[in-house]
Amino acid sequence: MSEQAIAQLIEKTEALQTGHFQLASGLHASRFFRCIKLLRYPQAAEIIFAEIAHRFANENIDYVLGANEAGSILAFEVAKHLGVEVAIACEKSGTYKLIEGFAFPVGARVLVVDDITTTGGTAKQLLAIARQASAEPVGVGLVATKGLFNIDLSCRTEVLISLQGMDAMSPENCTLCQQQIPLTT
Ligand SMILES: O=P(O)(O)OC[C@H]1O[C@H](OP(=O)(O)OP(=O)(O)O)[C@H](O)[C@@H]1O
Ligand SMILES: O=C(O)c1cc(=O)[nH]c(=O)[nH]1
Repeated sequence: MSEQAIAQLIEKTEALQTGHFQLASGLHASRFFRCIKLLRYPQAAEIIFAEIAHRFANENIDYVLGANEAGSILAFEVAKHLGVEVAIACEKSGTYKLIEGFAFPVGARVLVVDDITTTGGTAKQLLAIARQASAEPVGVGLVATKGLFNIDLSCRTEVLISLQGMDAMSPENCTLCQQQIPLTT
């Protein structure tokens, strides 16, 4: 499956938005990838689930770990493709933890999936969850990257599409704040 096919899907589902956004990292941006828009169409999104699973098909994955809205859906669907278990984490006060009921056995091979990385902070926390459980983080599968930072996740990282024209600004240097444009809700 080509980047072009994914770009078409993103365009068709209006998942790429323009406005004034506050990101998970606290940075501000004028462009935002809202993956949940794309995931409204499970049959169309199937090409994304299948492609992430395909890229890690030879890695003997035992668990697929995701977090938050889009990440949980991705993890569930990619795990179904790989025929393995899923694990879901959620964030409380800035720290990600596995939701009660999910756990990794020692040595389990874990694939982390997420919709997008900006700073890589979320993906790093999810990888750390696996390490803390003495599991083995094998890779990270991402639908998209903003391509703004040089992020080293220290394991195999597969990105389906590198989005063009993305930005990320500290609130102090945010040109949209300077124009007093309200945050998009
Ligand atoms: O690379 P980073 O700087 O960590 O940013 C990327 C993360 O931020 C977003 O999650 P968010 O916390 O907004 O939750 P969401 O998936 O529910 O939107 C996004 O889904 C990634 O998980
Ligand atoms: O950095 C983020 O929080 C972020 C950026 C983006 O484009 N989309 C998203 O869901 N989160």
